[in-house]
Amino acid sequence: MPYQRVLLKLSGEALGDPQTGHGLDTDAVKRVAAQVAHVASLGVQVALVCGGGNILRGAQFSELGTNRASADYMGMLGTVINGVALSEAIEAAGAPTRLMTALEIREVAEPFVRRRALRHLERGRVVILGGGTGNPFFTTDTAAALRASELSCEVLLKATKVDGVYTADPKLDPSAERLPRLTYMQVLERGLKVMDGTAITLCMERGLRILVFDLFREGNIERAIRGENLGTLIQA
Ligand SMILES: Nc1ncnc2c1ncn2[C@@H]1O[C@H](COP(=O)(O)OP(=O)(O)OP(=O)(O)O)[C@@H](O)[C@H]1O
Ligand SMILES: O=c1ccn([C@@H]2O[C@H](COP(=O)(O)O)[C@@H](O)[C@H]2O)c(=O)[nH]1
Repeated sequence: MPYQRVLLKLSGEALGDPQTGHGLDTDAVKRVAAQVAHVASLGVQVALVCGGGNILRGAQFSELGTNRASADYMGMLGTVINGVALSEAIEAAGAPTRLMTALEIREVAEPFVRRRALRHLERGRVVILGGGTGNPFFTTDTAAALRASELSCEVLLKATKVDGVYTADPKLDPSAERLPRLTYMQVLERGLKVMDGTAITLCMERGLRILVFDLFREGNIERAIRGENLGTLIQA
């Protein structure tokens, strides 16, 4: 196995209704959880960050009049809801988990403490990191880059709704072409929006490679961890 410890970033929308991406769809959560539990059973240490796009995105919600920072805290709480759902579903699929949050909600989850998270990983628990970075004006992509750096993960696996990075957003431009390999600088200079610039910059500074791939294709998380050729690899 090329990777011993990975940071898996899941799109929140992938847990939602298959048509709209909203809310939590039990079957979607179960399908994702089964893939995660399977790779954990192979002995790979998995730290997991889940987005919150199925519940609320702060930037969009604030356009309706709510203060942006408050809207972002709502978004972060959404990621905790996803974290609880994933924790239950991954355990039902056979892998032990711990949910740790950047915002303290002690009745629900452990607060994130780096050394405790490392210990959980070493003991084979899937560590689900909720609440993003704990700060407004950031995203869960940046949280994934931050936690991957702190926890010495070897790769950031961005499992999402598209099968890689395209020349333009493929959901908006059907003529967009997939780019199998990119450097961090190319992503930034070409303004490719699959991840936010803060996350890319942090990965570039830490030399942390990123693989962007399609979460909906069954078995793709394992393929990514086995180092198979899929999606888009972003590195120096
Ligand atoms: N150049 C591009 N190549 C690929 N995807 C792109 C590009 N530009 C924009 N996108 C969009 O980026 C999105 C991938 O990010 P994603 O939706 O997973 O965000 P997230 O914040 O990680 O998750 P979520 O918001 O669902 O919780 C896709 O929906 C895709 O349409
Ligand atoms: O560090 C963070 C992470 C997230 N947020 C807020 O949560 C939502 C959902 O996360 P996505 O990355 O968009 O899936 C995000 O839109 C922010 O509003 C945050 O404030 N800080």
